[in-house]
Amino acid sequence: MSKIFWYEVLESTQEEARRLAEAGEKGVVVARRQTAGRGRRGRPWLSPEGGLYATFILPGEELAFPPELLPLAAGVAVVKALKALYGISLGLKWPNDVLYQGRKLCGLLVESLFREGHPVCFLVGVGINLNRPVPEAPQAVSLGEILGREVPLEEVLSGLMAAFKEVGHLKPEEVLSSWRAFSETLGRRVRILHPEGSLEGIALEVSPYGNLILKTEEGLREVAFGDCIHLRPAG
Ligand SMILES: O=C(O)CCCC[C@@H]1SC[C@@H]2NC(=O)N[C@@H]21
Repeated sequence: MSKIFWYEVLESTQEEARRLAEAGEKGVVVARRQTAGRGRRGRPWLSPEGGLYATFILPGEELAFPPELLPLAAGVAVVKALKALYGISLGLKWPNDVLYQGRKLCGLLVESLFREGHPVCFLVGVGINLNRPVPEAPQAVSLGEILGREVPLEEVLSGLMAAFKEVGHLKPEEVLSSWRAFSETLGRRVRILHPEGSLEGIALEVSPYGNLILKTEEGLREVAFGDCIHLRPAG
């Protein structure tokens, strides 16, 4: 049974998870709200009460696949957990935004803890809109809105814990095939925004390391990170 570290309020569950991981702990850190929640690429993640804010501390040796696949595997875990709990079908936008009918339900942030220059432990932050409407982000949706009722935080958390445990045992090819099965990115025309600019093309595949392979006007390109924007469907 995995340990749960509960907090009423934290600046960010990522920071507390890092502190606990450095002290040799593993498990999941949960806060009812965060005062300085962080999203990908340093963006703020608004975290008032009514959402799920959790960070899973995952030691590298407990993963059956290379850490490069963890961002994809984390998305797979969330989709599987919410399907098992509520029967809802969700999709994934590369690398791991969880979508319901094209709207964002959950964001994931994967960070590493290094020891002697090697990543030894991974901190997987999960932010889910549960019972709070998200008027500040029209492209977002809450679980409560999808199900038409209040959703208990504890119920979603225990589903996530079971799914993260199960997904940790997947072989690399199983992570990739599960991700492909839920992907709403493959086959689409996309724009990838990254610090040096943007790249547009058709998303053809994910590489064995989780990079997105694009067919652009200049030929095939492989991208390791960036924000993915879905444009119109391919073809
Ligand atoms: O930009 C994204 O889509 C990722 C958002 C990740 C938010 C979660 S909430 C729990 C954990 N603590 C944080 O400060 N961020 C992550």
